[in-house]
Amino acid sequence: MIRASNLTRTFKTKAGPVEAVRGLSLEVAEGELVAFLGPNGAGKSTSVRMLTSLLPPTSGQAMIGGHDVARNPVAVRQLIGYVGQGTGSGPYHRVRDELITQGRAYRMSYPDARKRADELLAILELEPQADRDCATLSGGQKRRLDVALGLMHTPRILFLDEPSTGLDPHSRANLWEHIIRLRRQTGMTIFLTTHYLDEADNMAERVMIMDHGKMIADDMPEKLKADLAGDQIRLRFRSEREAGSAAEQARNLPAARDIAREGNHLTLTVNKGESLLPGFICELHNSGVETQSANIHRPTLDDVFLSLTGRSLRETAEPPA
Ligand SMILES: Nc1ncnc2c1ncn2[C@@H]1O[C@H](COP(=O)(O)OP(=O)(O)OP(=O)(O)O)[C@@H](O)[C@H]1O
Repeated sequence: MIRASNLTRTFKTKAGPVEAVRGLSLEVAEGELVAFLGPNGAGKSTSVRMLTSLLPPTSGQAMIGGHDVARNPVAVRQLIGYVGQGTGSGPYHRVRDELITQGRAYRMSYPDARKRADELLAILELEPQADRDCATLSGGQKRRLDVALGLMHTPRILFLDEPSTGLDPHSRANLWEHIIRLRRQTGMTIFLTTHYLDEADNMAERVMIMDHGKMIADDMPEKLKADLAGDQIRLRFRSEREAGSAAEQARNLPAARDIAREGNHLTLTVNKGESLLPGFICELHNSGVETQSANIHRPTLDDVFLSLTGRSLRETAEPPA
């Protein structure tokens, strides 16, 4: 449904060229929900703007639903909905009128636009606000209206550039409920950028991580966490000697890595920590080493980014409060 091969984009600036995207290749199948993650300035928005025909690439090719984005932007725009960071409704229009105007811009007849507007007002639970001026909507309602605007022409692919940035946790969760429901009802392909790691982790089936204009990871969140970060097990023993002996035994565990002892503590990284831990504690017990406490730290996508780049995505990418 979405395919990019070797896309690049260089901006000319007074300070010299900025290589915003450097050889991006990706594929998204029909119906997938993909989250695009990365720190500020990684090149996410530039990539999305190229995929949606809003920005010509310096080189490379993007195809949407079989259409070349550069050669056939009109066909591409019929297939996609785009909700950008700065998109939005006119402040003095009423909510339903705004949707109808959008539909008319897509050459829908007035009755069709009106019907579709009412449909979307129901799906996104904006019926009570239908006759209100857009300027009076709350942040969450406004974002839902942005999504409705992007959906007026019934696109098969929805691009969302940071849909939930700036919303409070309740509105974020609510927006997500709507997006997930929409997807269930329509089977739409959704490609979104987000700063929120937990959001990407919980909602997306696939996560793509960008850094310095390049894709550095592309997989299911669970797989990325297992392969690149792993579960961190922390154990405490009665003495340093016991911790040392446990460290020796940990070296025999399959796929145990980053084994580190500090005082009477031992830390190690493994895959599937919860199934490995009871047996390991039992093994230690049988060799006379008693474990006093044990806990497992499940990896996050931030741990994945950290293992790939040595930097924390959380620190570099949190949106301004
Ligand atoms: N029009 C432009 N002119 C010059 N440089 C630009 C332009 N647009 C983007 N850039 C630069 O390209 C790089 C990538 O920017 P982009 O907005 O794609 O990143 P991003 O990952 O979307 O960041 P954010 O999460 O902050 O939105 C940055 O260094 C940015 O300053």
